[in-house]
Amino acid sequence: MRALTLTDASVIYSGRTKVHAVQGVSLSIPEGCTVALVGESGSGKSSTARVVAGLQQLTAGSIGWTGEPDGTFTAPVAVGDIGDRPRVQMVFQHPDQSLDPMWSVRRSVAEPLRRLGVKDRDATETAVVTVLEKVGLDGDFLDRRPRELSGGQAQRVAVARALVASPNVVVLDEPTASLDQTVRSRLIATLAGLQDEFGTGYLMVTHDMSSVQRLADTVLVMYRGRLLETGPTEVILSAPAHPYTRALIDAVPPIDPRVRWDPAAVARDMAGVSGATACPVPGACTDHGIGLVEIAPGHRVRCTTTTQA
Ligand SMILES: Nc1ncnc2c1ncn2[C@@H]1O[C@H](COP(=O)(O)OP(=O)(O)OP(=O)(O)O)[C@@H](O)[C@H]1O
Repeated sequence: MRALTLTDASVIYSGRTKVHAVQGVSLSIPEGCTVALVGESGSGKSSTARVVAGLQQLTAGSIGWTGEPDGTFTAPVAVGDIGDRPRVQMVFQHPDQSLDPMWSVRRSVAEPLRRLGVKDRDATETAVVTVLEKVGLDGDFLDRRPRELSGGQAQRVAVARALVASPNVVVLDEPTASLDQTVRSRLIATLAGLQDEFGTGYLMVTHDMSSVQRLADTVLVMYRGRLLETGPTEVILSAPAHPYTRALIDAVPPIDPRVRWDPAAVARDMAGVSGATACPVPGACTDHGIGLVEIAPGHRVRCTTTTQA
């Protein structure tokens, strides 16, 4: 199966102060699978996601495709020859980051096809209408501007725009963060349905553990630019090895999605309440000498001593 693979990726932002936002991260997003990237604010999730989407250059490491296409990949719509190279699209946290306020839904959704050189207007219109239907929006929406859409509708348009050119991987950067619970739940169901139908791979950055539970096959926990723990979703959610991951999962995120959820604060609070430190090996996570260790098939954790906690 073809997978988008990031190997030993690092991103350093060099402004007035250097920020090593991503350090030695390796991950793989197979077609048809969802990889969730979780961790506190500033841990490097968005920087990693932007690298995968081709919006951020790597300082070190590499990105590429491994494996052979297994032939199960189906394009959502037929739009003529747009080539056979793997493609990545991105859905941002706020739909207004994906959609131009002046553009109609039709124009926004068609834009990736135009960029790929599709000139056939009828084929483009059919593709746009078809993909909008797939995300649950009918033809009435074609001429609307973003201000005439609800948050949930606008995010559906952003998903349609991401899918119209049959990408192999879609990067979802906190796609439900701006939505209320019911709309959030419906969008996750739509994303799951689209993945089943088309075999698209998702890299999802999220603070929302219910979205992780419903959509993700694999969870990667990031801490200070590094992967701290990775594994199958059911293992990470039910039997996390690292106390930081446990704090991340046990904490109940705020009902109000506008409130930022800070699992590091949760970990600090837990430490205060229980009298134990959140991590039994303080400093280990920033120690370059300690890498991820496989403690069970597919389950890796940065410092094995933490499994005894
Ligand atoms: N363009 C930039 N220039 C300089 N520093 C940046 C830039 N983008 C991000 N950073 C810094 O890099 C680090 C990682 O940021 P990043 O946005 O990747 O984390 P994150 O886990 O996605 O956080 P959040 O959940 O708040 O979006 C942070 O310290 C952030 O301040």
